[in-house]
Amino acid sequence: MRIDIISCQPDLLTSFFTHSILKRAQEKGIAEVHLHDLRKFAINKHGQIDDYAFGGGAGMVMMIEPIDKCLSGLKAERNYDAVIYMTPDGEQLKQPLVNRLSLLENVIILCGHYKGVDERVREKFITHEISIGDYVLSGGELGAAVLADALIRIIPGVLNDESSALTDSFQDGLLAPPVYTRPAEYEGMQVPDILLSGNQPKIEEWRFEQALARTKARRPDLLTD
Ligand SMILES: C[S@@+](CC[C@H](N)C(=O)[O-])C[C@H]1O[C@@H](n2cnc3c(N)ncnc32)[C@H](O)[C@@H]1O
Repeated sequence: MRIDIISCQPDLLTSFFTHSILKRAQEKGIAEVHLHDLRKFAINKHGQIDDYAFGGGAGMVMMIEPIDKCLSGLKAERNYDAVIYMTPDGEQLKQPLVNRLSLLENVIILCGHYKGVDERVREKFITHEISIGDYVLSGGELGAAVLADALIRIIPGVLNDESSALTDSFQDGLLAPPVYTRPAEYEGMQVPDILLSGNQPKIEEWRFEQALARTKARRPDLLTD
């Protein structure tokens, strides 16, 4: 999968993609992340990419021309399956949407700033609008990082043990069961005996029961969705 992220502050994202699983995915050639500085497509030598909102009011609006130029350059090189705009009024990001998007080959993520982008950008170029939650961030970069991480980690071959992603929360509609590691006893707190028993079918049964109980207690909505 190739992900192109368009931002007016791409530096915010550089270190994020050079660590851990995301770094490994790129080294293995499974994922590519390219950051694009929107200011390189500014309408003048002052680096202007935003302007006052028609109709007045507080806050600047990101202009269509720089975004159009940047997107046109990318689209001239390859076909993109999705052009995603990170926005609080978009579809809320959940695992089923992540799973669907992770199957795509070439994806662009546009990060907004200020009051957001001129509405005509959304009408003309955007195929998916995604929110990472019901709160407002200063820019789309954190959302783009969240989305890219969620997409890349489930691509086959990225995690050392592929079954790991399948047993995470939400993949089977449940929260994940509790996990433990050594030592088996810490300050009087014991790891459940079943996990030390070596009886794999019983361990899986226990994990399922725990996952169900945890989901009922914390996220009953998942069981009715
Ligand atoms: C200050 S916000 C603009 C908020 C916009 N005026 C509104 O009220 O919906 C600036 C940018 O941050 C990003 N952003 C903020 N909150 C977000 C969220 N919950 N999910 C995804 N992106 C978000 C978007 O790219 C947005 O264009």
